[in-house]
Amino acid sequence: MGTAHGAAKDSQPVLEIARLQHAIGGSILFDGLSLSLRAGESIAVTGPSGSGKSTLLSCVLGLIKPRAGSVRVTGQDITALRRSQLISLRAQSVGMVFQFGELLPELSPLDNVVLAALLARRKRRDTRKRAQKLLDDLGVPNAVTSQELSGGERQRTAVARALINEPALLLADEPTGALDTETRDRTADLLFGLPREYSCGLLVVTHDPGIAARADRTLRLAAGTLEPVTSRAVT
Ligand SMILES: Nc1ncnc2c1ncn2[C@@H]1O[C@H](COP(=O)(O)OP(=O)(O)OP(=O)(O)O)[C@@H](O)[C@H]1O
Repeated sequence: MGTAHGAAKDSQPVLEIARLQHAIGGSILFDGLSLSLRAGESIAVTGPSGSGKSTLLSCVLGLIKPRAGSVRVTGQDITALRRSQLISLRAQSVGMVFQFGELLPELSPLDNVVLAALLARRKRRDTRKRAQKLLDDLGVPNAVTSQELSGGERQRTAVARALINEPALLLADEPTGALDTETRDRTADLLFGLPREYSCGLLVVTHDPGIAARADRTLRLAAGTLEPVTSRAVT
């Protein structure tokens, strides 16, 4: 972790979605959707409300089993894994940042990050030290409880928590949706710098065209498939 690396095009895919099909309540959400994301690369997914962006992240996390198609995380098809294998792969290889940070408010920022390592059974002797370094690097102040932090500081703590297990794949669902403009921009700078700094792939779901434009690639989810966005109007 922490080493810069070469061009994303030379690296392995950390996420490969192939011919994904899924329907909810009789309406088709994914109709042969495919996507490939490499280590060191970022992709933003935009699309109309209700088009299935969050559901797509749930499929990648293995929380929803699609009707057909495959979802490979670091080469393993998660649709074929047993529950225990899935939990283990998720803990080892996937970090997630939510819209509102979703920290435990009574715990310190440090304990929120350390807890993620504990839950993933990745606690090592130096875990507290590494967690503190991540928080320092991300500019999170020491606080007794994380509810004392500003919105931006909470979101940066959530990023540290997502990084503590050195994930190959980082997912973010509207990570800047609850932030003011200045904090949004700072958080976005941080997020989109992570793939190169930590050699992970980053998949961000966002409604915000300014955020989407920072990704290496922007894809629009509509009518059950993902299309590349080339124009500036992304949503
Ligand atoms: N658990 C569920 N039960 C029934 N319908 C659901 C469920 N989860 C999602 N849906 C429906 O599936 C569709 C896709 O939802 P999803 O949240 O993935 O869309 P989205 O693109 O993320 O939307 P938004 O941009 O508004 O967050 C919506 O029509 C939603 O109502």
